Amino acid sequence: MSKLSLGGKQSSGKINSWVEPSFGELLGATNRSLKKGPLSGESKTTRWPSTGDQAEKKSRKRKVDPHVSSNQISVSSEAYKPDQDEPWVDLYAPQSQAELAVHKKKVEEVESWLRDHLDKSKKGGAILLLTGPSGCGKTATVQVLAKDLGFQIQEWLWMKFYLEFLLRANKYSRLQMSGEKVTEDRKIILIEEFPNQFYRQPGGLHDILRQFVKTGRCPLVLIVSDSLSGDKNSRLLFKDVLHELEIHNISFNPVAPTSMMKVLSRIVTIEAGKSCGRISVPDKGALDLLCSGSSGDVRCAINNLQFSSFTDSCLERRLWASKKGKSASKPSVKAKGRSKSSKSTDMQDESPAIGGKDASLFLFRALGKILYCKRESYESTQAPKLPPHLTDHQRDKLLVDPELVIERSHMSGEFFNLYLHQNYPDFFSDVEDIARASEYLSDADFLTAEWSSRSTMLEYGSSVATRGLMHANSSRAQASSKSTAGFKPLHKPHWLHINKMYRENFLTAQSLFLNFCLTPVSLLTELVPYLAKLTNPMRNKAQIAFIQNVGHLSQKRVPARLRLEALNDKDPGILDADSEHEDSSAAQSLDPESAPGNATTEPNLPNSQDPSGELSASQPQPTSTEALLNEEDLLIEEYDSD
Ligand SMILES: Nc1ncnc2c1ncn2[C@@H]1O[C@H](COP(=O)(O)OP(=O)(O)OP(=O)(O)O)[C@@H](O)[C@H]1O
Repeated sequence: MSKLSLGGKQSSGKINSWVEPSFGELLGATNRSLKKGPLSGESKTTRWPSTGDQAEKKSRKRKVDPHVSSNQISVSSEAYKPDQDEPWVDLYAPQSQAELAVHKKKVEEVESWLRDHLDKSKKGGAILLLTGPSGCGKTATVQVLAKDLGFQIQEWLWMKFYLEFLLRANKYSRLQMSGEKVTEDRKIILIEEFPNQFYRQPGGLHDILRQFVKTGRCPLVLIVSDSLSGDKNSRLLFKDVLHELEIHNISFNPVAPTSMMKVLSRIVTIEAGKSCGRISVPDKGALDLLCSGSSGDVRCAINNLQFSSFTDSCLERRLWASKKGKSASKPSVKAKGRSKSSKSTDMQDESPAIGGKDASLFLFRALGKILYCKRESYESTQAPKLPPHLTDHQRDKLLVDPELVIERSHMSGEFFNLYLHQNYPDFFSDVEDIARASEYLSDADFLTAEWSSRSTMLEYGSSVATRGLMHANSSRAQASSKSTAGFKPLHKPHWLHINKMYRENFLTAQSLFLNFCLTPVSLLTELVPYLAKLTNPMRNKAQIAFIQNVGHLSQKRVPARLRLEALNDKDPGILDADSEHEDSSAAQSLDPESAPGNATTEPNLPNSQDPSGELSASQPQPTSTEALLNEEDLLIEEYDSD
């Protein structure tokens, strides 16, 4: 029924010990079946490859406490064989808050919520939602806090068990396993996996949560990982009930490179100590590659580290050889001069590390790479010499590859350009530069204007826009330029709002002036402005309101500064219909005057029975057949063939 555990995933690892080794074939093991392995960091519980006799391995396992510091380890090199049985993610699972590779503040936030809600005197079940990318330590944090605060974790796997059991878990105490100490009856329910059905129809989940909030007797912790493309699964699942059920949401970030490096270095030091130099210890460059390739996923990084540490494997040797070669070939200037921040933002050397995660970029970061436009200086001999009249165009070498940035943003070049267009002025300090940048953006637009060549020209368009924009910004021409950098908030393109309003206005115009049989453009740019000039009243209120709204654009008071929607650092480069839907309230609030008859409100269709709905003689008359039928009161009789 439920998976009852204190240490959730660790114990699940043990349960799975009968599973055949994943990399047996690759590593020349006696057991040759090759199964889905944890190389990509996907499986939390898959066992690690086996190379020897099972009994021997068992006795070897955990001879050394992995959590003692490296200088406490004294294992003879003779006895040492890499512990290939035990996944290092489990072996080196954090045991204390200090060991967690999670930001201290996040841990404190979770801790304080748990402290508040473990208090049994409080009625009803409180819900905590932990979100963030996969492998950033959400579960590990809860497990460490379980030890510190002394509560049990009752873990529920949605995929395997019926949902009502959540409510039963609420009723009954956790089963006491033989050999377990009787602990205080403090527990939380932890749920990490949700059936796909809930993503399609979250209503069922919401009902259960509502019931839980009313009748719950312990806190419920929900862990939802964002997908690789940055989609917020949690948004799909909990958007509607977050406020209603007072679900407290704590969002985790990917593990920071420095913390990741600490974790990997610690493991390497301990393993190297155990092996007395018999395993290949990855150098700093290789660890850097592992860190960057894991995109902040500590599980993925540790798995890759373990995989790469099997010295027997010729495959591994080849992998490291290629990685080392790569790190060695980096230009010396870069290695020396790279600041803390540029380390994490470089793109060129981001050809994904072996076993690394998909290096897709959140839109926020992708835009930053173009707008902040980092450069590095040429070594004096390499610098290209431009003729004297072009010295204004002299630029240092770009640190980013714009085409790669767009590719990894998972967004079409055109939409990417929209975001650039919205945000670039804030990053410029010279009006001449802005003028030049806007020319490039116009050129990019022009390149894709012709529908027949559009599909071919799209990529050129985005290259012209991004490269043009970067080049035009003379305040970022040199690596050393100290421009007005600093953090600048990014916004979603206002174009999205305008386009949405245009579509809605068009639909409203179509339904209000159906009889005119005009194209949307003609309706909005010819008929409606013309009608707005006429003084005689129109047919009905809806039409009048619409004409006043849309036909008098130039006379309307436009708010000085439009309220723009800020772009979040987790926003994916995908424009989903959902977000557009959300926009509608914001769209309306932009201009309070536009409320009556606004396109966003349900249009009141003309009522042909309404006598006051007659068009006055001075109004243009509809020309459609339907209109003729109306006017002539023509009766169409049914034709009977008999
Ligand atoms: N210093 C560390 N900090 C956090 N986790 C660590 C550390 N060292 C090893 N690990 C291991 O890394 C893994 C982190 O994965 P965890 O299950 O916590 O991720 P998550 O954020 O819950 O994402 P997912 O939803 O994919 O499980 C755990 O197996 C944990 O034991």
